Amino acid sequence: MLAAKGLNKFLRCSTFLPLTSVPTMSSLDEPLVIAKPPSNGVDTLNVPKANEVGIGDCWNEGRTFRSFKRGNYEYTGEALLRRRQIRNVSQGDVLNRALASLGRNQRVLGNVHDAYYSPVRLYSSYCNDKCTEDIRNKFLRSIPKFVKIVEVGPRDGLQNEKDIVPTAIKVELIKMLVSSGLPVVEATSFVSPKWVPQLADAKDVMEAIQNVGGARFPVLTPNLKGFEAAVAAGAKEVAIFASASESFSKSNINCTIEDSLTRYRDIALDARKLSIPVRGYISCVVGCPVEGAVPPSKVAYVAKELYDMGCSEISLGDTIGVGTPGTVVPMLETVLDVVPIDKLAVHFHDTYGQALSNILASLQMGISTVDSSISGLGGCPYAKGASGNVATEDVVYMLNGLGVKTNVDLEKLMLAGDFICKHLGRPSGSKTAIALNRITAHASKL
Ligand SMILES: CC(C)(COP(=O)([O-])OP(=O)([O-])OC[C@H]1O[C@@H](n2cnc3c(N)ncnc32)[C@H](O)[C@@H]1OP(=O)([O-])[O-])[C@@H](O)C(=O)NCCC(=O)NCCSC(=O)C[C@@](C)(O)CC(=O)[O-]
Repeated sequence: MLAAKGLNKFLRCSTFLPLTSVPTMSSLDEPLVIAKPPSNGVDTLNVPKANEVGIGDCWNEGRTFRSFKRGNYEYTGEALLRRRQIRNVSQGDVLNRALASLGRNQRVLGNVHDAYYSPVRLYSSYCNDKCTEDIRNKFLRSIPKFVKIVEVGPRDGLQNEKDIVPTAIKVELIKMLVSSGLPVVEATSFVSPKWVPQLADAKDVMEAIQNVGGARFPVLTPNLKGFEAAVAAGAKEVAIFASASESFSKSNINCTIEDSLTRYRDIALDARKLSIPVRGYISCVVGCPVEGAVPPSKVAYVAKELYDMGCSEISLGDTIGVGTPGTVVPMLETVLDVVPIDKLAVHFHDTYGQALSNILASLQMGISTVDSSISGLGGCPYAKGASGNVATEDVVYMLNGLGVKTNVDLEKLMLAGDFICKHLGRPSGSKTAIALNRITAHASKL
């Protein structure tokens, strides 16, 4: 019943474009043309590509086309017109700007096919502010205008790495992440080095970033011992981490949920005395590797406890990445009954490829803080089968496309991703980074 309420409110069809059912093109140089025009249509009509539907009215020159139906979907004259205008823009200013940024001779590559090579700017530059506002009002009105990204790569991203990453590499990664504009970079954990050997150098990392400005550097603290060590090392913000699943609490921090809350109350009390903000995590908010589905009421219970003890923000973690909007929305609805929306963050792992859809659903519910990890690194060592976090590059790309501000520079972010992936000797887990790097490499050969 509760689930149905949440789903009806946030996921009813009219709120979403039927993107999956709209015919798509494989690339920009394969226009989708209807061979047999519909009887009420104009001669030859380009069907709007999925990612162009609803792009806006900014190129409407006042000409009209009649609409036609294909399957269950109706294409309006407006949409058709947009399609044509978009292609013109691809061939013009936007392309030239993008090519200029790559240092290419614009005249050599002056056709629509070449627009493909500069998507960092291209695909987020079709609309002006007015246009973006129009789309937002129509379909995305509840999405916040600014989203704070909490980068968890140096902590969550690296904690699961078997080979110890040298402190200097961690510090350089943090600096690169900060220089991309990320406002919060979770730096490390003051946990038992027997439990997480990779982060045994927490004190050294904190020492090395003492003078790095421009971002906040929270650290994980599982108990008072960790909290005191963190404060001594210069931490100005800490995070505590509980679970909505009893089994996961046991395997991750070796105590029951209730015992963990008792420990965390002590930390919260001491932190308040020192004016240190405390972030609260809840793991397994939709599923647990041992217990399976986790009821939203359990998540809401832990969330309220963390809120009542003074947590400034509560991050809801789908630790093993099993959630879909179908389970995430009802969970969020239940938590929202006890914690204000501006105190909530979401933390999705991408095990089943659902992280971005879950983030979009969360944004539509008004959540404006999203955790992510550079290059999709990460996973909890005590959650079997959990793959990486959602990649920060992918989140930024989506938010750019939505016209949501983050203040993060995607190109600088990708440099940080390249840096750490090179060090780890593996490809990026970010689809955006892989695609953009391939395109840039291709363009540089032309
Ligand atoms: C909580 C404990 C310490 C309990 O571990 P325990 O073994 O029950 O602790 P203990 O109190 O019995 O102490 C055992 C030893 O650990 C030491 N110890 C005790 N505390 C500390 C400390 N803070 N720093 C350094 N050392 C510590 C303590 O001094 C002692 O040393 P010994 O006397 O044997 O030499 C342990 O289970 C632990 O460290 N767990 C951390 C596990 C972890 O970091 N998991 C990953 C983070 S959570 C996560 O990734 C999920 C999240 C947040 O991203 C969201 C999501 O996706 O769901």
